[in-house]
Amino acid sequence: MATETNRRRLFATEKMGGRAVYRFQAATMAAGILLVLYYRATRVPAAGEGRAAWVGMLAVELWYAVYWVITQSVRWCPIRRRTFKDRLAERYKEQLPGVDIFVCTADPHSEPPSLVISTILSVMAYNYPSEKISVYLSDDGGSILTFYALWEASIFAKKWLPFCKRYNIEPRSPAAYFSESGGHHNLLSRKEWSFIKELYEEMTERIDTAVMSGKIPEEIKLKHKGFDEWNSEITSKNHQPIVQILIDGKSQNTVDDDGNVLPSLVYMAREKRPQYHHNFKAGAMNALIRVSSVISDNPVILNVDCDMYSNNSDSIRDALCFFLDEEMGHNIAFVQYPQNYNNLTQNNIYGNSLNVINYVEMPGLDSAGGCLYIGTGCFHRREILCGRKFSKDYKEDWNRGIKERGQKNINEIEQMAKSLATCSHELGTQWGDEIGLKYGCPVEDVITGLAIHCRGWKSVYMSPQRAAFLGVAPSTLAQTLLQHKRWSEGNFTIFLSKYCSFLFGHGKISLQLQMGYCIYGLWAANSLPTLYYVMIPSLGLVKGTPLFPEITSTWATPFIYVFCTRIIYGLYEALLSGDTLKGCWNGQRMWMIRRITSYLYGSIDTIRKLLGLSKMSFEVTAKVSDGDEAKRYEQEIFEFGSSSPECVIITTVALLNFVCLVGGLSLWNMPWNVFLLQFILCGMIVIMNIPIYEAMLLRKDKGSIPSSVTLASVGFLMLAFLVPIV
Ligand SMILES: O=c1ccn([C@@H]2O[C@H](COP(=O)(O)OP(=O)(O)O[C@H]3O[C@H](CO)[C@@H](O)[C@H](O)[C@H]3O)[C@@H](O)[C@H]2O)c(=O)[nH]1
Ligand SMILES: [Mn+2]
Repeated sequence: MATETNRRRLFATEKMGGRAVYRFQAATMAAGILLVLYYRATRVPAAGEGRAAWVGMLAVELWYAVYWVITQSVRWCPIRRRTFKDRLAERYKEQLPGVDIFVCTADPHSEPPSLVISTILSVMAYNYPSEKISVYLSDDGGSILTFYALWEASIFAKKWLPFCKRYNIEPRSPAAYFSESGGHHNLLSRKEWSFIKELYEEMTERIDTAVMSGKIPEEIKLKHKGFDEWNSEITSKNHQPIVQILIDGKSQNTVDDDGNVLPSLVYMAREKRPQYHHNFKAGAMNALIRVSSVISDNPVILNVDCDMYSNNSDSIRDALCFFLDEEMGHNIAFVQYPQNYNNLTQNNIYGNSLNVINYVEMPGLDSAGGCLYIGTGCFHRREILCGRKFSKDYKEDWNRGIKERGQKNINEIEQMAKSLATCSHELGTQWGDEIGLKYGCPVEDVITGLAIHCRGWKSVYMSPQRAAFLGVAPSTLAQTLLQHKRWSEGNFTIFLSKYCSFLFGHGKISLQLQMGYCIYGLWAANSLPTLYYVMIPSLGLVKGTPLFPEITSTWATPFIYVFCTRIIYGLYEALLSGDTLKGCWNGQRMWMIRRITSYLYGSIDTIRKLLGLSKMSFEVTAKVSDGDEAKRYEQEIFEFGSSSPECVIITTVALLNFVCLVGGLSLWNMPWNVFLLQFILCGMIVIMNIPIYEAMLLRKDKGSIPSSVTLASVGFLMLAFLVPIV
């Protein structure tokens, strides 16, 4: 009987190995941490002999201990999921639910329309019945250039989709396919391959030219009524709602070159008026939910960022294996795929790979009751995204969806859709609160996912062998820090609000999951302790204030043990997750840099917001960079180049440690056994900062550190040395 039910299951869940090693490590680490804290608490020096600094160390170590405990929640028993698509096919044939796919873009300059449409084409070409797919692009830039690109894509799709399906190619983003397919085309005729490639390149060139000049040729504007929506008065922040159905999948005469139906394709720019707040991506998503409800209203919604193309044409079927599973499917609200990137350099210079999050933490959250919703690469059930509470007897109507248009013509539908995308539509409603994505948080995704979990639903994390989605990671230091500022600020905002997982989730989600949410909720809170740890012990070195036990004392053992185990286990996790050795090292550096800059700014801005001193913002990260910058990124050379305050903090810390190390070395009569641990810590920080010294002193390119930054940090350095350590 048991095997019979197992045979029917559409997915399997497996425990991840290596738990014995992990638990041994965790237990000894816990003991080590307790000893360290005990030592700190019982050896406080007398006033004037560094008592304040010592108590500070105690506070910081106490904080790290708490944070360490929190991060263990997701490491206890991570799981993996595997799907059985053959069983899905066998059981449902082509009787599968419809899927609405939402793509969001916000600015034609930092998110080039040619990149956006490659993503669009990739999701149109899923290995799934086309009549069941509707693709929606939300353009928060309200740009005719993006609309033009989408119109071009609607024509190219007629060639591209048959081509993808005939030769079963991967990936189905034309940009990605043609840039990587050296050997791909031996299956298909070279002529056909070159023909499609040429068509694609010509189209991209037309789009890029239009974007560069900022204008669409008049003769093109005559080809679609949609262009009439734009006039000279329209700006990205002030325009009427625009909805244009570019491909109407419900009409018999829109077919591809092989005569097959095409997926519907819809352009939407919701209304924007200066006097109404637009709530960034969450606002766009909510408008999409409503607009799609009168055009296709499919029960499943996939949402991706405009740079996240589909790299695996089976992802819809994989996701359905969870939703349609007879035993567990009824309580699964969303299926989240990892956020992977296609532009990472080999050694992950800005630590953007998210490997450990993807490989260790997300599977751990999954085991705790649900991985987070991370805004892209996620399949939702429409009904649940719209606020439905969990109940045992609720049965999803997988046949839901508008199949026929009936009497209405396309114009009437567009008018109806427009009325749902106006600024005033949400006034006095629950949208942005109980319905749809939540407003007011820079990580609208995480808070929305939390609310869904707290309404009683589960979610699953699916990481197939072949990545389901690939996107563009920030490729400069400034962009990386900007992104992490938004993330840390957003999650900290949640932590300090009534949505704090411990309060809001109490009694609704497992303690383990409550802790899991806090790993990110408290990212920002790590900033001050880290700043303290990278500065005060080093300063103590030159000022003769010992802050660690003597190396000859037995008390040195727990310190060394905790320190080394932390590094070694971290290294083991990172290597296991796919980082290179050098990548891990770079990752460590970026952890430090992010904590003393992004997270610091994130915390400050969160507090300012709480006090009503500033408003929420959402700065889009650029998906393109200029020639020289791009080259340095390829060569993994750190990009500074700006005189931002973040840069000043980074250089100040780097210089401070260098001076302290040299200063410490020159104090010959220093009692070495007393200061050795402090010395090692300072030395490690200096080694970690080598690229910073290079950028400050040796490099002459545009990405090096401007001398104004160096000067400013020398100023701060002197201030730092003036402060006495008491
Ligand atoms: O007013 C806005 C601002 C942004 N976006 C879109 O939101 C997406 C994410 O923006 P991006 O600048 O790429 O941010 P990331 O940090 O890369 O995004 C991650 O983090 C965000 C939350 O901070 C989530 O919304 C994203 O899904 C997730 O990929 C992009 O498609 C944008 O076009 C809008 O549609 N409207
Ligand atoms: Mn992005």
